[in-house]
Amino acid sequence: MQQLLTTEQMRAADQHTIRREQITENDLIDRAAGAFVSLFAVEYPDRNLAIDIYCGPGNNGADGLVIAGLLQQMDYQRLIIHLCDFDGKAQPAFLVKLEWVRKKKLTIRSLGVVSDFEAFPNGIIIEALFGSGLNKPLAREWAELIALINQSGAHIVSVDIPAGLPSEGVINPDWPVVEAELVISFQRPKINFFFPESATAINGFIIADIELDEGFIQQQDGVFHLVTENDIKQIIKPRKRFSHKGTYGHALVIAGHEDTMGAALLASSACLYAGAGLTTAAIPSSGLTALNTALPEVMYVPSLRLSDKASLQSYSAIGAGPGLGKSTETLNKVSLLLDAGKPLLLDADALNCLAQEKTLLEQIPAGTILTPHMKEFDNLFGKHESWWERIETARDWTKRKQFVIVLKNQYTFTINEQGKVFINPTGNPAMAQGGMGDVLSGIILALLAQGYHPAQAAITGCYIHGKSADKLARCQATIRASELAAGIPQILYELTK
Ligand SMILES: NC(=O)C1=CN([C@@H]2O[C@H](COP(=O)(O)OP(=O)(O)OC[C@H]3O[C@@H](n4cnc5c(N)ncnc54)[C@H](OP(=O)(O)O)[C@@H]3O)[C@@H](O)[C@H]2O)[C@@H](O)CC1
Ligand SMILES: Nc1ncnc2c1ncn2[C@@H]1O[C@H](COP(=O)(O)OP(=O)(O)O)[C@@H](O)[C@H]1O
Repeated sequence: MQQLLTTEQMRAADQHTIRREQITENDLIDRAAGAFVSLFAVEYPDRNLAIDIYCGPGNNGADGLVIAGLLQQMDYQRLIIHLCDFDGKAQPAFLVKLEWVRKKKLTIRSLGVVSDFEAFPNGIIIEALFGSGLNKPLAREWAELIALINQSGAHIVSVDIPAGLPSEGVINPDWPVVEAELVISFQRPKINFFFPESATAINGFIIADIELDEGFIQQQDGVFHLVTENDIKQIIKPRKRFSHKGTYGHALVIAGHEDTMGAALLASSACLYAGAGLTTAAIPSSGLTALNTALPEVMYVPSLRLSDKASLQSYSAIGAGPGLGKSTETLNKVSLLLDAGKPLLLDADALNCLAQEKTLLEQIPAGTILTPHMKEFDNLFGKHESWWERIETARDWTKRKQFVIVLKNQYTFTINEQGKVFINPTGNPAMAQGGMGDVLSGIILALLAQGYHPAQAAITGCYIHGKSADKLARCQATIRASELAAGIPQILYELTK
């Protein structure tokens, strides 16, 4: 996992690197600027591009100054530096770099009043106003400047983080923020890059390696972790040479209703594709023909037969919810499952029913996986104004009750029993279509049935789900949930070979 750092931890990593390598803060700024321009030159190779570099008073501005000098060395011809220090707070590193850049034949302007703002139309603005040192919302002149930058029509490239966006913590949508086409961020993405409220500020980001001590970074006691393919390869076990269907568990899918039978079929098919040894579906009998036609490998059990704990004993793991409908029957079934003593996944209407009977939340057994999207989450745990607060609530619950929450989103967050947050990097907008969540449930259930630890099943399931979609999105604009499910075996093959 890639440990994501808070601003304070990143500063500690800076200081550690400075001590260990016996360099100065100014050297680190040079290194950061060098890493920035290397990536910038790949993204924007045209040396005749008009580039306005807006520099604030702190180290972010200092980066901007060195970036300007380095771009000049790389033969970028049309560079103008704009110094912005409305509050008279220029920091020591900024002053050192200003002295350095003044020796070069570069156009440097001081932006005394916001109305002096200028930018080349269709050019590039490199925005180095504020980075991770932002400690309050930007007011007055800064807010006006940001509005002008955003309206300029230029391509905006932010250094480290768009000015106005906090690196971590609640993102207030009313705060002024630079709307960057691209952010070139140092060493690690900032935690808030993965929160939906950052969408206005960030169209895309890439990471510039500034060679901070990785060992030190990975040792930090952090809450947020970015999942990598390597992590998943370590978790997934290849199928054994001497194995049979009994080796890979028996999954029970409790899903579907007259008008939402497809949800049950999607979850069951994903469960098959993700490798459960046996899959049984408890669906309304009206779906039997469809089940037998579409998924002949899946067995059927009448829901009525699942009436007590003993009737659930032969299953290795149980997943309930997709398309079940909100009814007393569903609620009763969920109550029964909470007492089944089996690895359990609750999704969709199973969660909606729990939301109607909140006392049951306290009875959710340790190790259970809940897979809500934002609305289902808020129905269960209360309304939230921001994603940051939502994650805080999820962490409180998972630590207290020892269950696992998969909070679905563009970057899905899996919150484990210790309150750690694992951010899934796979997935894309082509997935924004009904039925995707049902497929995710089926994949995670299959992994649970195969004996994976709940949090690992959840993290791995999300990764496979998004990865299958990413593969399809290489040559198609939209993806059906059933196509995504059919792509799972190939993804599993690639992850285990
Ligand atoms: N390891 C790395 O990642 C490395 C990172 N590096 C770079 O350092 C950057 C962080 O630099 P930084 O700490 O100097 O903070 P920065 O963002 O320039 O702002 C500080 C200034 O802003 C002011 N200020 C704050 N909020 C304000 C507000 N709302 N309205 C008005 N003013 C406000 C604050 O003054 P204050 O208000 O606190 O008195 C202070 O003067 C980081 O993003 C990256 O670019 C590399 O150089 C090296 C390796
Ligand atoms: N733009 C996107 N980027 C990444 N993942 C997405 C995107 N849109 C949807 N998804 C994924 O699709 C799934 C949707 O789940 P859900 O809303 O429960 O769907 P449904 O109820 O239709 O089955 C989630 O796993 C989510 O992460």
